Parts: sequence; structure tokens; C-alpha cells
Amino acid sequence: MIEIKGVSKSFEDVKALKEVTLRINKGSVYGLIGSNGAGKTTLLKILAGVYQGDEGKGYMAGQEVFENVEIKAKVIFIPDTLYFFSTYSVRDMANFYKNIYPTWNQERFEKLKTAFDIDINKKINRLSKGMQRQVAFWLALSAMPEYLILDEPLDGLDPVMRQKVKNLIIQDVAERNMTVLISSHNLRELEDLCDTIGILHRGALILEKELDDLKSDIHKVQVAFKQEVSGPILQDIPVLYEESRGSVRLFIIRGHKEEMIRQFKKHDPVILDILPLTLEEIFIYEMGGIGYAIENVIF
Ligand SMILES: Nc1ncnc2c1ncn2[C@@H]1O[C@H](COP(=O)(O)OP(=O)(O)OP(=O)(O)O)[C@@H](O)[C@H]1O
Repeated sequence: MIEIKGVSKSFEDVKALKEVTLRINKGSVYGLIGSNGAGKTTLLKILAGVYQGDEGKGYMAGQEVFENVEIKAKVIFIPDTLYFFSTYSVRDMANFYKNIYPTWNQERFEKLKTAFDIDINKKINRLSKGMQRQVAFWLALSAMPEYLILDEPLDGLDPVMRQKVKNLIIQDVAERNMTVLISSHNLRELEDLCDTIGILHRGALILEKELDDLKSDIHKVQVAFKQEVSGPILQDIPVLYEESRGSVRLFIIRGHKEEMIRQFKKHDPVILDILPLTLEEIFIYEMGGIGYAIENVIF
């Protein structure tokens, strides 16, 4: 389990994190989103033991992370800007990891050669940006970490490689209960991977929800009636958004699915479709409800 308890962190006059508390269960994949400068990288670095909070602490499996060698051997952090020793090849770097991570799995490293078709004798710094990111994942997944912390992880990877890496992460979560924390600006990307999403805004965690709860609690409905319905159609059901496109009306509704269908059917609809919402749409309506414009938060 990963825990952040009341963490605040300032850089000179900038309050990067303000009393952030969050908990990520073992085997969970947690997506952290937020606008530029929201504090995502700072939070990830505190968990990776790179920074220490001014107040509060980061814990993994109940142990404090900062300056804890035992815990650090179980964590891999892939930062947004990668760093490799300048003269090291993939093979050298693998040997380096082997010495640091007791869980290093040479067999897996060999197997993953087919997924990341890169010459292991090549100097990493001579590889392209995307290939370097592939190497970072190759090494990380061969080290079999208990905790994987990723900052904008898929940036620079081509679409095929993005899918491959996502599948490999999901496989490790399913097979050996790896816990993952991912920071990203891309909700569509996170939708495939995460079970929980948190939004960080100006250093504070303003929303945190399980994806399933989000998806089962909010519905998009397209409905059209033979005749104009006078007066309100829905009673005692919270409508988050409503618009008309010709004779078709669109509703975004929270909860009450069966009751909503019953009330619509009373008016004899010719169209009654319940459509899937993207995670992005869900957040637009959710955040609208608590007074933030999502555009300012995510993009
Ligand atoms: N080493 C540092 N020195 C001074 N200020 C810093 C440092 N690191 C971060 N900050 C400041 O802290 C705030 C949070 O930065 P952080 O990098 O955590 O945001 P972020 O959410 O990761 O942003 P982005 O999406 O742009 O990567 C910003 O105002 C940033 O300028």
C-alpha cells in the first residue's frame, strides 16, 4: 500500500503541495491528473524518496520512504526526463539494475527482448527519445518492482509501443499485484489503465474516485418523443446537463438509472439510448458540479 499523509512542500515562495493525503491499495493503479504546475511531479518525487516533504510523509507498506534503502529496492520511478549514465549500454544498465534490485529477473529481461527490439550493446544515450523510454520500461519491468511510479510515462512512445507497455503493466498488476501510480495529462490514456483517479489542483487533491463508481454513477441519455412533452420530464432526479439537438434531447444524469428509464418511458419515447461516457466527459460534469472548469484543470 502507498500512503501520503498530510504532505506539504514549498520551493521558495511556491507552495507545490498543500496537505495532500492519499492512499493507494496494493495491486491498484492510481492515475494522478492535473494542470501544469499542479504538483504531480513533486508528489511522485516525494514517494520515490527524491524529496522530503516539509510536513507530512510518504509511506510504502507502512514504512517511511525517505532514505529507506529497503523500500527503495522495491520501487521504480520512471521520471518524465530520463537519466542514464552517459557511457552505458542497455546491457551495462541491466547489470547495474541487477545489483540494486534483489528482485531483478534475468529471464524476464531476456524474454522482453522480443517486445523491445533494441540492441542491448547500444549506448543508451545514442538511442532515440522513444527508444530510451522503451529501455526505461524494459529495465523497470525486469526489476519486478512492488511499486511502479510513472511520470508522463507514455510520452514519446509510438501507438503500438504504448499499447504494448500498457499491456505489460496490466499483466504485472494482475499476476503479481504490483501497485502503480501514474501521473498524466491524458485522461484517455489513464482510462485504460487506472482503477482510481485523483485530481491535483494548485497543490491540493480536489477529487479522488474509483473509476467504476464514476462510470456507474453517471449516465448520458439520448431521448426523442413522438410529441412535444410539456413541463419537466424527470422528477427528483439530478440532471447535470441538458441540451436539445432538434427533436433529440440529451441528458447527463447522476444515479437513478432504473427510475430515470421508467420516467422517460411514461412519455412514450421513440428513441431512448443510454450512451457510454468517456472519462473526460465524466470529469467535465463532475468537476462542473464542484465549481471547477475541467479545461483549466486538465489541459
Ligand atoms: N526544484 C524546484 N525548484 C523550484 N520550484 C519547483 C521545483 N520543482 C517544482 N517547483 C514548482 O512547484 C510547482 C509544482 O511543480 P510540479 O513539477 O510538481 O508540477 P506538475 O504538476 O508535475 O507540472 P507539469 O504537468 O507541468 O509537469 C510549480 O510551481 C513548480 O514551478
